[in-house]
Amino acid sequence: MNQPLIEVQAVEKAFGETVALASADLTVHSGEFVSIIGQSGCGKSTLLDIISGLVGPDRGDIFLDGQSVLHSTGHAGYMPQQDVLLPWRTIIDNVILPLQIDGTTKKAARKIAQEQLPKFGLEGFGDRYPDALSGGMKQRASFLRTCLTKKKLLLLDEPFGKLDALTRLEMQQWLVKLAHSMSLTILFVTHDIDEALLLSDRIYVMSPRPGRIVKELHVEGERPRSMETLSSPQLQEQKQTLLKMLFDQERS
Ligand SMILES: Nc1ncnc2c1ncn2[C@@H]1O[C@H](COP(=O)(O)OP(=O)(O)OP(=O)(O)O)[C@@H](O)[C@H]1O
Repeated sequence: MNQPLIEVQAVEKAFGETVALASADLTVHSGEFVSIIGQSGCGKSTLLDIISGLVGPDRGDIFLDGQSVLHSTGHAGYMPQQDVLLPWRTIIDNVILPLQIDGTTKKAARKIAQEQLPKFGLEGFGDRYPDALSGGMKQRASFLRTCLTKKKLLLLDEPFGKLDALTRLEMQQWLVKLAHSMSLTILFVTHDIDEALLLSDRIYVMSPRPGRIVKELHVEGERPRSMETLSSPQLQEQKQTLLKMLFDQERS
């Protein structure tokens, strides 16, 4: 395979006595959807923070298109776990923030964002405030804002973690189609094995803290996948492999 878009090499991080990451290596190629799964507290968010440049590692390096981006920010669009919509701005004015930061005028930015609202299931909601939206809609707005950063790599940290089960299923199916149609390059953190199998080309499994990548799994079949493919014998077998890895780690 050609040069990865992003390459994480032997990244380590401790917070005082707490070793969050022991040594993490991973790659994401352009157009790939790659997930990281692992138990709570194993260092998944820390890894995304380091890749985005928000947190510096103690050791290791991060390469984008073969160039080190260690200690720099702005090379990835990052959607953190918590809803970060500003309550005093309308949805349209929330999602245009990255465009405004890049110097686009408010009028031009609003026009660009307005055109994207239907694709993100937000048509007619641009002038509402975040409080008036459902949890799923807020996450779609946050995701639109992340996409409008126009970064080659998008980092999504458990974007559906706080949604109810049905909304979560809807959002997964929506993201399957959107990621495929827009050829997005996504590094996605989740606890949910089915979600990872549905969405991903590859899945990295992390060990409990201190986090290390302990397995890389190529998901069977091409994307975009339907929910039905999750019950195929191939994906069921891969699910069992992942479950066993995660539960065996918990017991050891
Ligand atoms: N800024 C910080 N200061 C001190 N400790 C931290 C800091 N950030 C993370 N940690 C610790 O590092 C470890 C890894 O945390 P991290 O949030 O990366 O895990 P996670 O896998 O994303 O967890 P979860 O799935 O619950 O979100 C945890 O023990 C956490 O308490």
